[in-house]
Amino acid sequence: MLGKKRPPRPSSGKSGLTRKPETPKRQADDALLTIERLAHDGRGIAHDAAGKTVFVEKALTGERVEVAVHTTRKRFDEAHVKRRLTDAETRVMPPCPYFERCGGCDLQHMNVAAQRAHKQTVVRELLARQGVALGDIELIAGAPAHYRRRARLGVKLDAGGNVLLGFRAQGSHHLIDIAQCHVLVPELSALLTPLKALLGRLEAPRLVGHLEVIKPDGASVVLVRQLKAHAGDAAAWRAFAKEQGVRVGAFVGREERTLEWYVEPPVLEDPLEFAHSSVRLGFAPGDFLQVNAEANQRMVERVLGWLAPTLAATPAPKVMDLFAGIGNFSVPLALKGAHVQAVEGSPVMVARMADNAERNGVSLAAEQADLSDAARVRALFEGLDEPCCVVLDPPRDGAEAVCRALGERPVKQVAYISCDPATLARDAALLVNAGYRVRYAAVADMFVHTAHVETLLLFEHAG
Ligand SMILES: C[S@@+](CC[C@H](N)C(=O)[O-])C[C@H]1O[C@@H](n2cnc3c(N)ncnc32)[C@H](O)[C@@H]1O
Repeated sequence: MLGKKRPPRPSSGKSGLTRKPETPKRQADDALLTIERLAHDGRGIAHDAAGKTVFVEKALTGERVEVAVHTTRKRFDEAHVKRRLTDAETRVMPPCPYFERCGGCDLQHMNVAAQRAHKQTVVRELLARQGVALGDIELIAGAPAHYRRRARLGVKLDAGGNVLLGFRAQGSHHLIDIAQCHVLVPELSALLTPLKALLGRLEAPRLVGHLEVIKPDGASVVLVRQLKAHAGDAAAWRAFAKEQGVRVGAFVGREERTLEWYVEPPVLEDPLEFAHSSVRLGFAPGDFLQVNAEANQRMVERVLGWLAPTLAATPAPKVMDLFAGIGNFSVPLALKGAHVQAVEGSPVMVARMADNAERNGVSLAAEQADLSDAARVRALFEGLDEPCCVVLDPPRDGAEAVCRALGERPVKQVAYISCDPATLARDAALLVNAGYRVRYAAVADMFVHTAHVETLLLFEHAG
């Protein structure tokens, strides 16, 4: 979008600078700047003639750029590039034609190796700021494109009544209509055009809030957010399912979100293949599912590898899997012979995990608990047998209550899988200050072409 004005973009919260209330947008303040380094969200960082920090969208380290400031804050400005005078060596032509407008990806202008190096740097810097030094950071990578097996697609009708289907623009509610996607798995990307054609034929397209597309092991699945039942459109979806060989279901109603399958319900399964075993995890719409199957497989293998010496011990060790979801780590750990105690906040997923243990012929103890509740977490750790490993894979908020409890009641090893390096850094400092050290570190490139960073750390307790 060179040379065009952009809407203001919200602060990512990852820049290290606190977000302040926005001052009114000022007139474009064009300037020539040199990008000094990348911020954690992938934007270029430069300083203007007065020394003020400027975050520049889609500009890379070393590039000389003419920018237009679109948002002014007290401590920094936010700008976009009007003209690039030089290109960084890491710059590539974005592989997706929608990249400049679509908010689904933010790093396609960098080569994939540079994206991965950037993510390793983000993790190293954020942990260093909390006093946690990392040695080598391994890279766990899957395919550099067409990896995403689940996505929510916005649906909108424009002023002319044309259907738009796609992702929102960066920092805006504006929907970008797409006919293909570089990160969706091919089966889901290929559905975009037929889906849009079908939406255009519906009698009441405004009753569709959004679509969710999922590619499990078998046929692709389309879930329609149907704000009100509509018999004619349900028939159209049934015909679509038949034509395309996909399964279609709908969450019907504004308040009551009951799922109705328009065709035979699919068997939703996530397969994991290991050297001497394979695992099939059942899941349902609404359950947590790692979006990148290949990177997830490698991530689970890596955690099992890190814990292998402990898992090989006799008698079999006890392993707690916290934030366990549908059993992505718990079931493979149980297959390795560990006594697994799995804890998850969602009762539905706890039940699914118990089913998954049964379907894979292993036993584990699955229980529901809120792991942000310090008293509940402390109670979980009371009476824990030694030696014990803990696997924890929290949401973006991190696992502060768990890490405080692990400080008071140390265990031999903690494998921490994180989707937010900032909360990971906070929690890592809690563990290190309580006598743990980082034995291994890895970055899994789960979300190629986006600034999201998935990190794996193995902590060991000195005592
Ligand atoms: C990043 S997912 C990881 C799930 C699983 N380990 C996996 O690899 O698929 C985080 C999980 O934590 C659960 N969760 C979120 N907040 C929680 C809380 N306060 N207490 C317990 N579980 C929580 C979510 O339901 C979700 O299943």
